[in-house]
Amino acid sequence: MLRTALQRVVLRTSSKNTLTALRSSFFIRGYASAQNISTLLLVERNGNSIASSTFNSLTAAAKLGGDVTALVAGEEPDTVASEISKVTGISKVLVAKDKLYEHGLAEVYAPLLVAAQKKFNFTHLVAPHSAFGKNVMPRVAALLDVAQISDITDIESPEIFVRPIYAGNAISKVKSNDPTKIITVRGTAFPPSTATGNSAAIEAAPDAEKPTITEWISEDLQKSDRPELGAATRVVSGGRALKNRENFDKLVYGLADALGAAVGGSRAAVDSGYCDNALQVGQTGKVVAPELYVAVGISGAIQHIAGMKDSKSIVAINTDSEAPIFQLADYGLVADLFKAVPELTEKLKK
Ligand SMILES: Cc1cc2nc3c(=O)[nH]c(=O)nc-3n(C[C@H](O)[C@H](O)[C@H](O)COP(=O)(O)OP(=O)(O)OC[C@H]3O[C@@H](n4cnc5c(N)ncnc54)[C@H](O)[C@@H]3O)c2cc1C
Repeated sequence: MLRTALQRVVLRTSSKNTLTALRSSFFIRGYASAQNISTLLLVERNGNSIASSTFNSLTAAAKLGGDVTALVAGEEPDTVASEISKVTGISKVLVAKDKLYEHGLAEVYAPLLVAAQKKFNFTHLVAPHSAFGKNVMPRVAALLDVAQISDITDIESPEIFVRPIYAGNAISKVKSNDPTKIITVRGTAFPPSTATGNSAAIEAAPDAEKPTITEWISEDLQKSDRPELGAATRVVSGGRALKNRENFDKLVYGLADALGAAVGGSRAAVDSGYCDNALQVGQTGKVVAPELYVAVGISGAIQHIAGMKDSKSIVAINTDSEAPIFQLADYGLVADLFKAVPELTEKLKK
């Protein structure tokens, strides 16, 4: 079983200090009370609301101990700034108001974080491991000349982070000796911190350089009433076996509707044009950990499993009883999806 095959390896981002230093009494006594930790949390927005991944990242930021300052930027960021200031665990909110920040361009966000860092000298800069965070944070790391620590799933101390490698087949512990740690957080690994009742101070973020090398032209957003894939409690994903987009739409979306689920797809399904790129689950797609994950006509390649193996209940429908997905599935149905899915959908509707 993949779940039991996880190895633990220890890596270090710097060789300056040895691991002995990690075991010093400072860390053993609990880093949460450390005086010198201060974290900047990059708030991801969905228009006038806070993206759910921000709340997961806040849990990680809070685990570091010390103060957490939220950074909100946009053309009209006041609503989001006010909302995040009420969330428990936020000490202060920095607001950068400029049209340039409206569309999440990494080229303009990175200097903003650097300006905040230069002024406040945070020990940690934290963002969700979303498309946005993955785009912005490595640039910040490069500008500050420190290492980037991506996709963390746990925090052992302010210097030691746990993150999956080799498509989730191994777990590495990464130690950073850099003065500033630049981190992206795997949302599914940390519960969201959504408690409110706080009233953190809101102040203007320091002025930052505003590069003009990249210009936002337009975006093509798909509107959907479906739950968001990364945060959904139920996900139905379809694979290559669906054969075409019409089948995918009818069968995968049909079952998802009956379950109130979000829709995902394997890379084969995405590459074949059965569903959109944003729906890809896996190593190079989204990482999900819903209560229920239904894999329809998906073989269970290691790269797909990397994106869904932490789902609580996994159901697989596949004609091949030897398909690797069955090694992971809690419930396996060896059946032709073209018969089984309509039947299941009808029964669920009733
Ligand atoms: C660097 C790299 C990154 C990658 N990243 C990802 C990623 O993020 N996500 C991802 O998914 N893949 C990723 N892949 C691709 C991955 O290796 C697989 O190729 C892909 O996941 C296969 O998709 P699939 O299971 O839909 O297709 P297949 O492997 O072709 O499986 C189709 C399955 O459908 C079953 N089937 C056929 N007919 C029926 C039927 N009528 N009813 C029921 N079952 C049926 C078959 O038995 C088979 O098991 C990556 C690959 C590489 C090299």
